[in-house]
Amino acid sequence: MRNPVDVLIRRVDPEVPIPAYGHPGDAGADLVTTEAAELAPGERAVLPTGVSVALPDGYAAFVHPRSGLAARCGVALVNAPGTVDAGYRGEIKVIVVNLDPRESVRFERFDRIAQLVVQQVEKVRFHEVAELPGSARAEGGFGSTGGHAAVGGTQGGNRYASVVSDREGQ
Ligand SMILES: O=c1ccn([C@H]2C[C@H](O)[C@@H](COP(=O)(O)OP(=O)(O)OP(=O)(O)O)O2)c(=O)[nH]1
Ligand SMILES: [Mg+2]
Repeated sequence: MRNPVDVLIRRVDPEVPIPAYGHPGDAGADLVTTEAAELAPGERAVLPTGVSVALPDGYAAFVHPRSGLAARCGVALVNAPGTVDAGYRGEIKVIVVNLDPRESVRFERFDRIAQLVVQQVEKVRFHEVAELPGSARAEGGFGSTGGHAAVGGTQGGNRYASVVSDREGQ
């Protein structure tokens, strides 16, 4: 395993646990909320994590959702993944939304709500040209290779989407 990158961290909340990896090979260190919150269906909130960091130049941190919260409670991050710039010294916040159509979701203080993935990022220089070089994909996108969902069906009064185009032409 490569040596870990050293990142300076400051507790905005003196009691908050330092973000920790659940297992040695994990990509994300869990972030907690320092404020309890209850979200009605469809409601969103900006939750404080109690920490701020100073990332080395050439790095960024990305605030990713936790799959367990998504699968069990329908909790998503509105801006997933959130981007924490190397120069940002403010408290890291997490913009959560309750996508469950029926159930409220409640977070207690220090519940784990997201995970922080630190990565090296390239800085680029843009060079304007009149024509871009060709490629196999060219301008195809947005489902051009098939396998996308078609919307608009109904069964038993419920609208549904189905994956159609992998079957096309077979
Ligand atoms: O999930 C997030 C996303 C961003 N940030 C912080 C760190 C980041 O460096 C700063 C700005 O984020 P971003 O560039 O995504 O937001 P913006 O709307 O473009 O704001 P700004 O004009 O300040 O760049 O907000 C968070 O704490 N959590
Ligand atoms: Mg920005």
